[in-house]
Amino acid sequence: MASFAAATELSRHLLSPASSPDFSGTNLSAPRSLLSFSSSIRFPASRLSNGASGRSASLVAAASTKHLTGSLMNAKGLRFAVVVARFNEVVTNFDTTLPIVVSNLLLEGALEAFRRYSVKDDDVTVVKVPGSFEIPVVAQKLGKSGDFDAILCIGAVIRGDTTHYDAVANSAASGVLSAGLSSGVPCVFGVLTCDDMDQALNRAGGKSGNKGAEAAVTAIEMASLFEHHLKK
Ligand SMILES: Nc1c(NC[C@H](O)[C@H](O)[C@H](O)CO)[nH]c(=O)[nH]c1=O
Ligand SMILES: CC(=O)[C@@H](O)COP(=O)(O)O
Repeated sequence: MASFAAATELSRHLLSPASSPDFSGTNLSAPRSLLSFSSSIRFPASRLSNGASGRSASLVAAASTKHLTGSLMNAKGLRFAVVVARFNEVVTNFDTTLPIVVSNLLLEGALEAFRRYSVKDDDVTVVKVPGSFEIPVVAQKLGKSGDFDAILCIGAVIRGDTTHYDAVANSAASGVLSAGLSSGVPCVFGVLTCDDMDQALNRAGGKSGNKGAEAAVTAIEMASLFEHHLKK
């Protein structure tokens, strides 16, 4: 598995027109796993800038590539805001055929995931808004406050009879994206966009998992990436 990931990364690097790797020597300090993987593949000499053999070139490229990834293992101290839309909470409360509340299930999943990765309750602030359309403006404000390392946005948009669904779903998605871009703080999209309530329930702790929890894990990884690798 690790070899496959390394092969993918290395071939992407070698085949990219923009890359100009230095193939001038062989770096034998590469980790053993990379060395053994590298020696098992060949690239045609025509792809290499100085005609070096495929074997030595791949050794150097693998050893010098930097990989920056957020970690889920040191989330302690990272601060998160969760912006939750109440919209389908209200709808389900009035519908006696539905025993549960979608938005809250997503929120519970998220809060549980934060705890599982050692984020303290004190480091999480939950902000409720009426609907998913209202999420982006609040996410942007919280991002710009400087008080949080990532903003997790949670909601459930469920298709009705009119085109209103498309307006709300698209606005929420593009709004959360631009909140992240304009604030410089990762804003994670945990808004369900579903054709019906069944799809939503399946994704709020049902047979398709809990998307609130998944989005919380994404928020931790992004917060960690920014905190540990992308800080000025
Ligand atoms: N239909 C859904 C909405 N609609 C409400 C909007 O989000 C918004 O609150 C209203 O248009 C006022 O600006 N919101 C959801 O989160 N989910 C829906 O399915
Ligand atoms: C996505 C929504 O806002 C939804 O409640 C609208 O339903 P409808 O299209 O039937 O008005």
